[in-house]
Amino acid sequence: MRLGGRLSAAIEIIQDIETRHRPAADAMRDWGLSHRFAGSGDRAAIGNLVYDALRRRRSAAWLFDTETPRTLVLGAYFLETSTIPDALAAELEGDNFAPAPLDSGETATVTQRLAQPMPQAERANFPLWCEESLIASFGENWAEEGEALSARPPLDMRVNTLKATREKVLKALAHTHAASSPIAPHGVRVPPISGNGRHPNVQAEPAYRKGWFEVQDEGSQIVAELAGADAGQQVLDFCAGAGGKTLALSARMENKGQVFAFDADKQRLAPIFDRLKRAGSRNVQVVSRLDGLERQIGQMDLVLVDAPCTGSGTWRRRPDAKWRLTRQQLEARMAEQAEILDNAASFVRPGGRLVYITCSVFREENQDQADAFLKRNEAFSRQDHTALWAQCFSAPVPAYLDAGGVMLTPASTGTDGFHLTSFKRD
Ligand SMILES: C[S@@+](CC[C@H](N)C(=O)[O-])C[C@H]1O[C@@H](n2cnc3c(N)ncnc32)[C@H](O)[C@@H]1O
Repeated sequence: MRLGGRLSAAIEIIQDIETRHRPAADAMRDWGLSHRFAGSGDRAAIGNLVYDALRRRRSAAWLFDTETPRTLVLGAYFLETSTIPDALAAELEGDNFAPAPLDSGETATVTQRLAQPMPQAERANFPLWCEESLIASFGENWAEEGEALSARPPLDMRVNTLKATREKVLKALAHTHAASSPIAPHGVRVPPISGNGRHPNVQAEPAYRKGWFEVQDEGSQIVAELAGADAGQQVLDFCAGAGGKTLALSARMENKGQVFAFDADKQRLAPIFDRLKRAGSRNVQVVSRLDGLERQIGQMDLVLVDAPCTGSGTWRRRPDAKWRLTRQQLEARMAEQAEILDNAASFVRPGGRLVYITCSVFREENQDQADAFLKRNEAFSRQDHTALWAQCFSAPVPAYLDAGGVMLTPASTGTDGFHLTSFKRD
């Protein structure tokens, strides 16, 4: 396929996402099934066009001064490739599958806007309804943070120290141009996709099958490390899901002690069994019913709450979710988080710790939630997060670390957005 056909395909897919309110991955898959002639290079290029348009939606719409699937795809293409309208028109000439060319008014608007600084709100690409909340989270850096949350993400992996070393994994993945991650001690990173490419399918690698590494964002690795599970401890992972953090905790504990992996949703827990096996994690007990944890009440050295949240910290990877999120959903997550935190706290032994994590950058889900928890639970107090950081990493303390907790962001730490608060029980 030539560029014109790829742009048209991306426009068709965005139209489908918008009109049928469906996840981008589903729309992409359906398009692939009904266009079997498209090769893997075409699919990768179309995927990039679709995801770029979703990530940079407000910027792209501003370029054209109007928002349609066509202006989103073309606008994001101009921004991502630093192309100007005349150059695109020349490239698409004679391409019968290309979308409608820019008319003279569009050409003038886009050309003029590409030459002027973009207003902060359009750079930030936040949905209008939550702009104020995110300004409260980031302060004066809000536009820079939003811009970084709208960029293409890297592919991060965590070396499974139960089976391999970073050197071994880097050697096995040398052909992917993977390098050591900047902060996480066991992290390996393939940089963001440039141009039309796609990330390597690292899960097809023999090293993955042998359990030498897991795909895990560096932010997720950092918060799992900060949770500070030590060998021999009794640990409860209260929202274990598919086990991303559980596996990291188990490796950090060198298979010594016990991790109880619980999730209220059995379906979400299901993949954990295969993952534990592949990783060689032998100190994890999976618990799918809350009453299966009765004997752990008041006994745990560490309880991890990797809470259900808006996922706003992962908008680089799931940009369609950014535009679907509503204030009602944010409020529903906040109510769940408060209830989960109170339940999870009952498992912490005196002198033990409760670590609260979200992959959100909303203050309401992070500092505010932690403040409210402390008001309801006087036996707990916040730990010193600067000291925690220094115990785990040689990298400098990140920009958003204070008495309230640690926030990681694409702009400040080069990771997905995460927030962690560590509490100690008297
Ligand atoms: C952010 S995800 C966990 C991700 C997982 N820890 C990982 O690292 O892969 C949040 C999880 O909380 C679970 N959850 C939701 N409500 C819960 C509750 N009341 N008690 C325990 N888990 C709950 C969800 O099913 C979901 O799997």
